[in-house]
Amino acid sequence: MLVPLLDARHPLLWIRKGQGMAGRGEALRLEFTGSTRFRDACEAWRQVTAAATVVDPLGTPGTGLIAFGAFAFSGQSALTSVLIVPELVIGKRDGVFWLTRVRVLAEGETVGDPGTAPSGHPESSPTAAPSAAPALPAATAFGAEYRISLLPGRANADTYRAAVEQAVRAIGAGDLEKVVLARDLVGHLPGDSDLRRVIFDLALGYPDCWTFAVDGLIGSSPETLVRVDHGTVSARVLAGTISRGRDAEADHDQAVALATSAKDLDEHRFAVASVMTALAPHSQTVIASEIPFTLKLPNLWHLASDVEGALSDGSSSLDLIAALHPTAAVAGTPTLDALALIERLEPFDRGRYAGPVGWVGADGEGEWAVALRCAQVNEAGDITAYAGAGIVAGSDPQHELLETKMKFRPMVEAFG
Ligand SMILES: C=C(O[C@H]1C=CC=C(C(=O)O)[C@@H]1O)C(=O)O
Repeated sequence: MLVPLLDARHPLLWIRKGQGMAGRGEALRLEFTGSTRFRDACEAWRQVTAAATVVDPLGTPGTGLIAFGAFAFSGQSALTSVLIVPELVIGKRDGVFWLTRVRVLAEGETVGDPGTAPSGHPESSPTAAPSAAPALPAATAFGAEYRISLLPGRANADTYRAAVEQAVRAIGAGDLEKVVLARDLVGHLPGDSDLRRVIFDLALGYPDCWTFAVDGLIGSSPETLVRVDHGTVSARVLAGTISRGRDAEADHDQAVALATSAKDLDEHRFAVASVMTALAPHSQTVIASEIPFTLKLPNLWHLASDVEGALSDGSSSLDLIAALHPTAAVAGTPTLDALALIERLEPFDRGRYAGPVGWVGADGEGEWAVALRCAQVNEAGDITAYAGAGIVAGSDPQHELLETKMKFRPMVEAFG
């Protein structure tokens, strides 16, 4: 388990089904703002990797030089987008553990002998060579338990329902076809709280989701925005939601109701189309299953489609998140109209909620999720959690409010 190895206050993590990477320390921190944040990040990462010396004997996803990243949803956000290269990465994939140590060389310093890996821990030593084999950091006991209530923030139940009503009216008037509207919950974490408790609950409770922690953004997302691995590109598109049933039969009925709901299938179709359109210039072979499948999570069912293709233009995963964001699963259709309506109807800054979160390697490969089912925790301990729902013609405000409640469950329970 990687979680006990994390820093209790500044965790860096990317895992699914117990596999992934934990980071310790910050060798390099790059921050970006505004509408050029993706382009600037691509360029900065190209410069970093061009200057780096990487020793990566394993050559599997996540080994060698990597940066964890989290990007703001909007170019107008007050929150920065970040790429963080940890000083130490502890990784686990397919039964193999590895350690990567990163060192930024001082002016005039040269790369020395890469050293040897401790037995049982193959090592990849990027950027600069370590002078000695890196040691595994000690797993430490979690700090005291806490229970934090998350309460309505800027958008309470009434304002959220009113916003949905206005969105349905705009859709009815033909202004747009779909918009995703979110609301926020807020809380406060005492100064010495160990964030690993929340992350541990999420990783255990939602093993099929990407559990992440990057610069205070913590969550468990079921939606893969993009994965680039050995020349292939893939994504998992989600849109369309229904609650779980009380027993096996009711649960099955819920899945069937979702799979045959015209409203949810519409909502889903927009999301798949936006991903296919964004990927088409980068992959001539990109395909999605014709009919979405139902994805079962502990708190709800989603309509899901897997998309896959061969990369035809050598794009990096950072290039692709720039092309894909924001998909219609978090913004709407047409994108610009949906963004304008979100700006008008949501009374808060989304920060990094619904933005890309994940990691990129020195070769540009990487895995990125859409930051859903998450909360941002700042240095002062303020917590803001977010959840949204896709609004199309015929959406019912009370129903959408309840849907956001289901989507808040992972965060409400992990903090509570
Ligand atoms: C916007 C969110 O979910 C998206 C992803 C899956 C299903 C969705 C839906 O059914 O509305 C949303 O498009 C969220 O969790 O905050």
